[in-house]
Amino acid sequence: MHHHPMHQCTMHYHAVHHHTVHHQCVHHRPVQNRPLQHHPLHLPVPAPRSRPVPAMALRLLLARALRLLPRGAAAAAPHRPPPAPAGPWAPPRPPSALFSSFSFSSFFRRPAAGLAAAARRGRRGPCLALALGLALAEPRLEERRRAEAACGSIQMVFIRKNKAQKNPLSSFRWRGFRLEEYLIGQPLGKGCSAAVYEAAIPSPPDGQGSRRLSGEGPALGEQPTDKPQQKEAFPLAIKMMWNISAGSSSEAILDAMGRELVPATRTALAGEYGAVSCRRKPVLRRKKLQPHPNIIQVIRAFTSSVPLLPGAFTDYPDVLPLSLNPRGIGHSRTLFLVMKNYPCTLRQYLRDNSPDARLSTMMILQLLEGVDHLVRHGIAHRDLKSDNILVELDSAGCPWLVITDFGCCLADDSVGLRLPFTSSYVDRGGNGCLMAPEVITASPGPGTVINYSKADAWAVGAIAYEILGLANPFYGHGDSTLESRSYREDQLPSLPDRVPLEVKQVVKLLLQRDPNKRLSARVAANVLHLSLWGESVLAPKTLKPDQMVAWLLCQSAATLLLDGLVDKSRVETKMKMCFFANLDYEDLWAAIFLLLALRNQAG
Ligand SMILES: Nc1ncnc2c1ncn2[C@@H]1O[C@H](COP(=O)(O)OP(=O)(O)OP(=O)(O)O)[C@@H](O)[C@H]1O
Repeated sequence: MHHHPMHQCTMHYHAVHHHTVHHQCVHHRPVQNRPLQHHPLHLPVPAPRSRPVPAMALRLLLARALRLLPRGAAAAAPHRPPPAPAGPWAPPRPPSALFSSFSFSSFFRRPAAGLAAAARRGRRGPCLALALGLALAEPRLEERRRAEAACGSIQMVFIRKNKAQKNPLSSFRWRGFRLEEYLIGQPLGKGCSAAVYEAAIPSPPDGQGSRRLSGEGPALGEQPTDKPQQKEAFPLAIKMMWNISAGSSSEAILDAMGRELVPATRTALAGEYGAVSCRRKPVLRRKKLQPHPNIIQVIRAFTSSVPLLPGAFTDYPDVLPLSLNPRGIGHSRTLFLVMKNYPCTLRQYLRDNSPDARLSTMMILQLLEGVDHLVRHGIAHRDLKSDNILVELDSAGCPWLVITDFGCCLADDSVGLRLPFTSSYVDRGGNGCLMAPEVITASPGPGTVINYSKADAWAVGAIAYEILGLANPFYGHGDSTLESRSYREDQLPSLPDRVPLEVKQVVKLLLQRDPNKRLSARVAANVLHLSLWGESVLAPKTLKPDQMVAWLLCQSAATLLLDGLVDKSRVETKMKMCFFANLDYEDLWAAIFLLLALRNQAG
């Protein structure tokens, strides 16, 4: 298994994931296929309860973590003014060079060993200064262990709180598995492989203001209802795939379009596909994706014969079946996916809105959290672009981003994120403009393997330009347009001054050509988390693990309270919950270091 330099595997992580997540592949964590062992530093994992009340979870968290702290540490929770970049952390070299030369983690564990490794690569001078700096800050062993255990305990509480999003069909348990049950309204959009429509399940059966499907669209010339009412009337979106190459049997359609089902919930497939996938498990090989706030949930999936829907003759006449269009080349049956109906895509949102620096950072962070979740499950989306990201506003007006359209994804149990690129017929994914350099420049051959573990993170770096109010540097035809195949990093356009420094740096590091120098989605997300709400942990000149734990305790307790008692649908709270669910001592320490290094470098 590929080993990530920034991620030292800890047995704790192993324990947590095996107890709670049950997924097959945790990328960058070399823990697969090992029996679950108990780590001496970790607390016994309690049997999961069905619905832990927030207060209980909070008490559990506090009791556990406080037991791990020495007296007085909690009181020392740092609350100081923003830091002047601290001396001992000063990076002697640009961060991109830092990435190539050594592993942060090895420095944190054993500075001398990290130094030796770097020296072997002929970079002794600058690294010596760094190592000396870090040696000053290196925590005592037992303090570090306490912090590791506390991080593990906090992580455990938050992993258990990771639940499926509430979906508009949650009260329709056994319904929605047949197209005939839906009312279909106006088109919401279309892409290269499907058309998407607003939809509803009428209740009572003969709903008003929308029409029963049965092949006929709304009357031509009907006035569209105004937007909010329409959304209420049609809480669902139904995606009708265009089937021009798969056969018409459910199994053939599933084989050809199965990737679309990667983000499907378990109940989504309880209809016809439940039967198909049980019978043909080895063929399906679909990775199971745990729910995540920034990943779409497909809540129903079924095949049906292709109906004539509004706009079909103007928007996609050629892909209609013969029965509807004598010149159509489509098959008579196809795949339908039901999702929540989102108000707009990211591209549409950015056309009408200019989010400020903090909102933009939150938006980039959400994409990174979504991508990190995919990477951990061994899945690459491979078609990230602003049309494939849906947006709704949370109760505080913050855009909530959800990655959708998994039609081009790589989600194969047998290869994971390393795709053998043996011939030019192997599908490398969609959207050539936003294909990471290592993907677009790969040349097919017997030994070629494309590693997708940082490809989506690269695309997030490119989309970040759009979020920060600029044109995507990889789109367009003019002289200023860059090609991912050939650009140099110094050609990347500068970001506006209003963009926080660390966000600029993170974007730059996500767009490194060399994946070894590029930030992973996880590290980039951690840096943005710290940049958004970690000022107090960054403040002390020499940060100690106990102080870090004290800060984590305050933040995690506040997050639980906000989630349980105040408002469940705040993006900020969701993001903090992601942060705590992925909490790892080494990773966090590395992110703190990196952030201070980035600030110091610029300062
Ligand atoms: N759940 C949804 N809610 C609202 N609109 C949606 C939803 N899903 C998709 N859309 C709209 O439909 C468009 C096409 O959807 P989607 O990207 O899934 O189709 P596609 O054919 O797979 O696209 P691509 O060309 O990227 O392969 C989106 O860009 C968006 O405008």
